[in-house]
Amino acid sequence: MFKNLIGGEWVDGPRSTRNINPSDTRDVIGEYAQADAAQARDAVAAAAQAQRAWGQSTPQQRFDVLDAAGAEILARRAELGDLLAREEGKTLPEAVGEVVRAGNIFKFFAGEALRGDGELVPSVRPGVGVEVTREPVGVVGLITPWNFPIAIPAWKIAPALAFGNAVVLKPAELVPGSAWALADILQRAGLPGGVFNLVMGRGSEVGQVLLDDARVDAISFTGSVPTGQRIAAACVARMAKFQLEMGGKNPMVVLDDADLEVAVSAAVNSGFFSTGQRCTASSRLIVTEGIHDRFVEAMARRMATLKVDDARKPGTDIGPVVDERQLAQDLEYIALGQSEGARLVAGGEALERNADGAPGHYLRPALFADTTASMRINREEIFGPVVSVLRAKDYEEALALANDTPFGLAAGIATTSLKHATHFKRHAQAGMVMVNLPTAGVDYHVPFGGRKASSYGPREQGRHAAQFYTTVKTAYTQA
Ligand SMILES: NC(=O)C1=CN([C@@H]2O[C@H](COP(=O)(O)OP(=O)(O)OC[C@H]3O[C@@H](n4cnc5c(N)ncnc54)[C@H](O)[C@@H]3O)[C@@H](O)[C@H]2O)C=CC1
Ligand SMILES: O=Cc1ccc(S(=O)(=O)O)cc1
Repeated sequence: MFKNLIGGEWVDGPRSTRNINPSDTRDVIGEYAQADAAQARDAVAAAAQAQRAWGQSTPQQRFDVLDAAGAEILARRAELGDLLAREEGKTLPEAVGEVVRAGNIFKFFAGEALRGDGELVPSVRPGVGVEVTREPVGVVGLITPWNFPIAIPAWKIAPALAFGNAVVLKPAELVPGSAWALADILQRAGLPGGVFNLVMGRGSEVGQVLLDDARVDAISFTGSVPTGQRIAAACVARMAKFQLEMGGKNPMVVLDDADLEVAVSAAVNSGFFSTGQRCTASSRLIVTEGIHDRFVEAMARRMATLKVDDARKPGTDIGPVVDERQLAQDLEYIALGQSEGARLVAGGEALERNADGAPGHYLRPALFADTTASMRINREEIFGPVVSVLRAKDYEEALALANDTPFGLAAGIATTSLKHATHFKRHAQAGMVMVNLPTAGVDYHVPFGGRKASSYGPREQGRHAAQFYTTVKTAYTQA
């Protein structure tokens, strides 16, 4: 039994849940404790108690813990990547890449703990000095989704600890294994008991405690829009700080002058890799007249070469969908697209078994053409390997279509025109813009986040993370 970590102790739960491999649903990865509301409150109490000393710890102490955690994650990349691929279903190379990202994030924020930030500012009044400093927020509740089981917890935990906060992490129910491994690593990296707490359990029970408990000073959340909205309402009601990363309906524009090979590779990568289960995935390909038919044909040819199979098998391009509920959602949208009049060019069939006959949640990546902007498949986040092509007359119409969405996380363009690339970087209504690159596949040391319904609050990642995990103090002294 894998237990919760509360106040530095491994604690059993009143219930437990089985962690199932979506590539082979007969494979049970382990039994994981499920905390209840009382245990979640114990974790908050432990964090509140431990934060006082951790908030006063030296930058060297915080560097040492984060650096040790990062080093262990990187050293165990193969084993942790295997666990991640087994519980979430992304392919082994993708999973190892995610583990490396997590290790690098800990290393980056170890450095940030040392690079203290503050200003001495001349006052407008004679004889007065002004200091502007940053202090920890206090106890932060981290609520994370299933699609990046180690990278998303890492990019919230590492800055939280680096800036002197205590943490209560509630990972997604579907992927407790990577979160547990992270908790074990942090516990052994020398963190004082209670500074980091793991409470696995239901969002409506354990997550709700984090939203309601006045001792939790801030909430950082990644997941769906409806849950994000619930979190926002709860935090505003008691004036807690919060940050939300939610969905996307990310466009990739392909112009007549694009290098076809570059455009197809970027579209296949960002639409279908990680089984399309990335908030940065491109689900709308907006293609101008002159290249449209060649592009759709080339996409179909490339898609026919993609191997859909067990996530941990060498050579697999696309692993399974994470669970049967998500698969049902993907299939509903595929049926909806057909009923809305879109043309299914390739894929879209569910496969109940992989090449070795193991039962899993497999889906052949689906490409729709002849779609319009008002179709629900072009307005709602599907969160699976389902991509639409929209035809545009020219660059201006393509840009307007790209921005015609409630979301604003990432946007891409494939073009050899410097003029259009430059214009798109300025005018795409998205937090992240890519030129001749997939919309998914971001660096770990620069800001991550979006606009409109995609994100709320300060950016995650890079030096900008300090804005969420610290609070600014301005002190005046009369000499
Ligand atoms: N943009 C993104 O990165 C992600 C988007 N999604 C989207 O969300 C859909 C549903 O997936 P879910 O895993 O159910 O997402 P979700 O938003 O319900 O869950 C994300 C996290 O929030 C927690 N949570 C749920 N209800 C809560 C509550 N009342 N209070 C506090 N915490 C709560 C969950 O336990 C999980 O840890 C997916 O089909 C997909 O469309 C899902 C995962 C990531
Ligand atoms: O939210 C975590 C996250 C999201 C996207 C990516 S990437 O676009 O695939 O690099 C990585 C992590």
